[in-house]
Amino acid sequence: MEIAVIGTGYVGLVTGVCFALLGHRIICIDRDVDKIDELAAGRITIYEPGLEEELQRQQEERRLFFTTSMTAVSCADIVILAVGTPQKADGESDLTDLEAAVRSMAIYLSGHTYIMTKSTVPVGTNEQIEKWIKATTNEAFDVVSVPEFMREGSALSDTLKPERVIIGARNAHASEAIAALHRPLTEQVVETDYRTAEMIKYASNAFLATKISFINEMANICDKVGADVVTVAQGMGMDRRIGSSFLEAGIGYGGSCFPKDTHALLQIAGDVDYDFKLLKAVIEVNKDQRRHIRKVLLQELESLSGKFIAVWGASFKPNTDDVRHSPVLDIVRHLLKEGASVRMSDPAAELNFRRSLDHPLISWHTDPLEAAQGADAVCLLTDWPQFLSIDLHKLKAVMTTPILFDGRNAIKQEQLVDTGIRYVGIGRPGMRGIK
Ligand SMILES: NC(=O)C1=CN([C@@H]2O[C@H](COP(=O)(O)OP(=O)(O)OC[C@H]3O[C@@H](n4cnc5c(N)ncnc54)[C@H](O)[C@@H]3O)[C@@H](O)[C@H]2O)C=CC1
Ligand SMILES: O=C(O)[C@H]1O[C@H](OP(=O)(O)OP(=O)(O)OC[C@H]2O[C@@H](n3ccc(=O)[nH]c3=O)[C@H](O)[C@@H]2O)[C@H](O)[C@@H](O)[C@@H]1O
Repeated sequence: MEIAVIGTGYVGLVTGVCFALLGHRIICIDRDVDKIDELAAGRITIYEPGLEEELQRQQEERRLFFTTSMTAVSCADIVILAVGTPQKADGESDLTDLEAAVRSMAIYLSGHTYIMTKSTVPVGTNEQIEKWIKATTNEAFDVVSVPEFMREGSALSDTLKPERVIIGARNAHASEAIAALHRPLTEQVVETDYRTAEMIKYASNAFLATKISFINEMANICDKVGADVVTVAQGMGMDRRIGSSFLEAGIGYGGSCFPKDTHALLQIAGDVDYDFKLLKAVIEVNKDQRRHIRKVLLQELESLSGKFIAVWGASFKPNTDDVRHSPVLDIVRHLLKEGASVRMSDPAAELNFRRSLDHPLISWHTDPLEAAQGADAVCLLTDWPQFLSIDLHKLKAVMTTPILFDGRNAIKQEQLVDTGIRYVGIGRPGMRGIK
């Protein structure tokens, strides 16, 4: 099949590579000329393990092409919409890019085409997409909602082995055609209508965010009652009805989707006069969790003014250079506001972080131990494997005050033994004050 993908962010790029791997001919379209030039030369502009190698292989096989021209749509059997749907100031989804992409591609539709929406969109948007297309062309088409569930950092394997594919369509014919396209990837296909498909995406992200805020609140209580949240989560997770994933307490969720999608779902509920109390609390808890570290550091150091704080990690999670809504951005802003100097290290996200936050009191260091040199505290905020294997004896030796705040509960008890490091995790009071 001939497939055009509009938008070459995480979703567009990974989807394009995935369908090329299945033997289809893919043309990826983006309005960003520099990005398309890089991609056409076989270089990806994001950090995503394994993606660049696979992209180059598919280019060599002449199954994957890049262009800025929407005319490519005219040869496509399927057009995939994968442009961004960011958050507006009021929390609502901004559909400006989506509308522009739909209207500009519709001009070139030729013969029957399936329009597959992968962007995360509010309830009712796929119906709106139909209207935008009809206003532009008389060519036959079917819109199909196929929300994406991949995670950054494991995007390719998630897309090649999805746990389920959701297909929201207006008719059985369109639904079956898109189900057949996905069958080589999985048999777990749910066929439904547009609105249900749109809701499944928001419900999934909101539920995962709820699990995280729940365990973060449990962690805060564990700190006060002397229980260990890591073992609490382990014990809870053994019950298959609960499941062990997304129960890691920490500095709160970030990324390009959970913060935006929880706000968008609140807005969707608000639009139908529904007060989604639980989701409001999830968002509030997440905000508070980012402030937790400031409290801890103030308890340990009394004042942050003039102190040197090393921050390990900038991306919102490991294996990505994405800093969109990274909790680290907020935390570093708090530290600077308190008058601290921040010594940062991240294996991949320095450039993106600096684009969002640059400050004379922030310095960057390739070596995390160099960042810790002379520090009054080290804050481990993104659990990159590189940080977890650092010898904590060496860490203690370079610090002024050996305080380690572990915002990801990633350090193991054995690593701390005899190091003289004062350890503060999240909901792990038993690991405090090891000498
Ligand atoms: N990033 C992720 O892990 C996931 C994202 N999603 C959803 O998928 C959608 C895309 O997300 P990302 O890939 O992160 O987006 P992104 O923001 O990284 O990339 C979007 C791309 O679309 C291009 N674009 C925007 N308007 C365009 C237009 N009119 N014509 C041509 N190109 C245009 C931009 O230049 C950009 O390269 C969003 O709705 C997001 O919520 C869903 C699941 C996972
Ligand atoms: O809609 C999306 O864009 C995607 O959002 C998330 O994927 P992603 O944002 O890549 O990252 P996650 O691995 O889900 O982590 C999100 C945030 O939650 C945090 N997290 C995750 C798990 C956990 O137990 N605790 C926790 O704090 C992470 O550190 C990170 O900041 C979902 O997991 C994907 O299924 C979805 O497709």
